[in-house]
Amino acid sequence: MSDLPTTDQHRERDVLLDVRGVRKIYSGHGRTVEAVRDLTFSVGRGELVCIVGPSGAGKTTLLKCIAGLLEPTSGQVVLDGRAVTRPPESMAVVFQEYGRSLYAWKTVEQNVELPLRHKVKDGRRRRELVHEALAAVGLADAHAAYPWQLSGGMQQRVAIARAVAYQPQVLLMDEPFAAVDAQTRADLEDLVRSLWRQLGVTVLFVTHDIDESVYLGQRVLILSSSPTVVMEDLTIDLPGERTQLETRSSRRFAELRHHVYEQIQLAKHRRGSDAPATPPSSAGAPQASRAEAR
Ligand SMILES: Nc1ncnc2c1ncn2[C@@H]1O[C@H](COP(=O)(O)OP(=O)(O)OP(=O)(O)O)[C@@H](O)[C@H]1O
Repeated sequence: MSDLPTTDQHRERDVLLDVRGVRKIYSGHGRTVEAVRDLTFSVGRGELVCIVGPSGAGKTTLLKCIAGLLEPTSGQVVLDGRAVTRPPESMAVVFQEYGRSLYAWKTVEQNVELPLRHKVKDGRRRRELVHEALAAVGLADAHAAYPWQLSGGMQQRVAIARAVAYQPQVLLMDEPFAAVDAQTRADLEDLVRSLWRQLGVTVLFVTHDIDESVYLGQRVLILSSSPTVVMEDLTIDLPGERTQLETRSSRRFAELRHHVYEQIQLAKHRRGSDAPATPPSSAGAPQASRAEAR
C-alpha cells in the first residue's frame, strides 16, 4: 500500500491513557506464561482506538491491566497522570459475555443503576442517568424488562448503557460483539461510534475482527503473537462520518483492511521477541470475506 500513515508521526495530542512497558507473566500450578512482553502506547483524550491481534496474544490480559483488575508484572498504566493500581472510577468495561455480566433477577433499569449506587448518591440523579443511557442505546421502552426477556443484541445494549450511565472518561470494550449475529453486530458498531461522537468518551476496543477494527477505529494497534508487543500503530484515515454500506465498500477501507489482514498473518508467526519496531507498509488486493484475526 502506498501511503499508510503510522501513528509514529503523531499529531500533538492530549494523552489520557499511557501504557508504559507493560509486561504480564502468569505463574502458578508449576507453569509460567509470559502473556504480554512489552506493551507501550498511548491513547489521546477522546480517541477511539482498536486493538487486534492473534488469538492468545494477550488482549484480554492487557485490558485487565489497564482496567486495574490485574497487576502488571512490570511497567505501568497511567490514566490522566495517575498510575492505575486498582479499578479507576473513571473507567468502565464492557465484556463479551453480556449473559454473565447482567443479573437475571434484576430489571434492565436496576442492572444499569447498580454500579452507579456507590458513585451517585442522589437517587433522582441516578435515575436520570439511567434513563438517559437507556435512551441513548435505544432501549428506553425496555427499562422494566428482565435481561432474559431480551435478545442477545439488546442485552449487550443494556451492558453498554450501564457503562455509559457511569459516565466514564474511558470505555474499555473486550470483544463486545463476538457473540451476536452479523446484522446486530453492524448495528452495535454504529451505536458505539455514535455514542463515542456524542459523548466524547475515549474508547479502547479489543476485537478479533479486522473489518470491525478498521470500521470503528481512528487507530488500530496490531499486536504480535505472545509474548506480545505492538507490531504496528496504524492511523485509520477514513472520513469521520462512516456508514456500513459506503465506508465498507470504499477503496481506502479495502486497502486498510488488506494491510491489517496481512500484518495479522505475519503476527501469527512473529513473536514479540522478533517484531520490528516499525514494520513496513505494503500493497495488494483486498481479501475476500470478513477477516478474523484468529
Ligand atoms: N489466569 C491465567 N493464568 C495463566 N495463564 C493465563 C491466564 N489468563 C490468560 N493466560 C494465558 O495468557 C495468554 C494470553 O491470554 P489472553 O486471554 O490475554 O489472550 P487474548 O489475546 O485475549 O486471547 P483470545 O484472543 O483467544 O481471547 C494465553 O496464553 C493464556 O493461556
